[in-house]
Amino acid sequence: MSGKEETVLEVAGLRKLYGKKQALKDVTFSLKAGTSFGFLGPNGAGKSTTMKILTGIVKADSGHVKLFGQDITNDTDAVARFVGYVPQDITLYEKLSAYDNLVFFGEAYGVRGIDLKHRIREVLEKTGLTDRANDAVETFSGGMKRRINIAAALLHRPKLLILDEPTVGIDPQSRNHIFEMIRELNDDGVTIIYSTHYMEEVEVLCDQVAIMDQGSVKAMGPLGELLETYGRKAIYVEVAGLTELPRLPGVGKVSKEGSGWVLETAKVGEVMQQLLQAASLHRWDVKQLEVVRPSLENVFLTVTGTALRD
Ligand SMILES: Nc1ncnc2c1ncn2[C@@H]1O[C@H](COP(=O)(O)OP(=O)(O)OP(=O)(O)O)[C@@H](O)[C@H]1O
Repeated sequence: MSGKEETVLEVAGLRKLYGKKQALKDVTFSLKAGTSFGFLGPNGAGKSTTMKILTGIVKADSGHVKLFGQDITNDTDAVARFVGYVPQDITLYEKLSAYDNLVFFGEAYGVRGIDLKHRIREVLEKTGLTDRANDAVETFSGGMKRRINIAAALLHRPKLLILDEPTVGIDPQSRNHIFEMIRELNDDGVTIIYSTHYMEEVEVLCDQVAIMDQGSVKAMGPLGELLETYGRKAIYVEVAGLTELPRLPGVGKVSKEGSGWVLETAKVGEVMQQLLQAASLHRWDVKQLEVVRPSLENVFLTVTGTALRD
């Protein structure tokens, strides 16, 4: 297992044009070993293009990618050795069995003989598909195909696993299985890059997050730090029969939500005190009074100025 402080990946100044379309403007980040890194952004933000550059499938117009200190711009050997890539589009041989697909991908990754047999058994177990190993992939659900797709990327024991929106259009059971698998791999020291446009996936899976929009990384850091820096700090209050809330010092925007109000404030403690005093003074029948937990949703809104669309 790699040491926590080891830098696995360094990405600097990636730019990419497709014709006149600027897919990437300037993507820069680095990852320490053992990180679970979430790439969050709407469709078209540039996530897939970034992943494809990291795996050497697409060439950047400028910038560089270093994997374990080796520049992969002109040498993709390190990618083949250290990286497992699960592309957005599932690529499997439908007529072949799951087992034979894994033999094909394992050999392509340079795993052979008894080691390959061993690994196939392990990854089938990990993906929960041991009992379907001999069935043709064409009989599988979308979620099962995705799991085989992930299994194929694990055969050569990659140190970095890159998954591009792996849960789009799959059943909840496979989704949970994939999450569990990713957590286990990460616990075993595999560094994860996970791209998605589902905020709740990043919240449960990732300890580091990059928010991507329109070809740039708009904010990046540990999840807790992003929530602290960009998340809305607010209080929700609901009082029976109250039609108007008095203005309180230290409160910014006030918005009606459900039967109550959300009061945005940087001074949560002070405003809470004032609300309690007002409640006692005016004999309010308080139904609910609570601090609103910052969410990635409002981080995204603060950072990009737009809501994250599905
Ligand atoms: N091969 C291509 N030719 C032309 N334009 C492309 C190509 N691939 C991507 N683009 C464009 O580049 C931009 C970034 O696309 P990219 O696929 O990297 O985004 P994404 O965040 O992964 O979104 P998605 O989830 O839809 O794949 C988009 O505007 C897309 O239309």
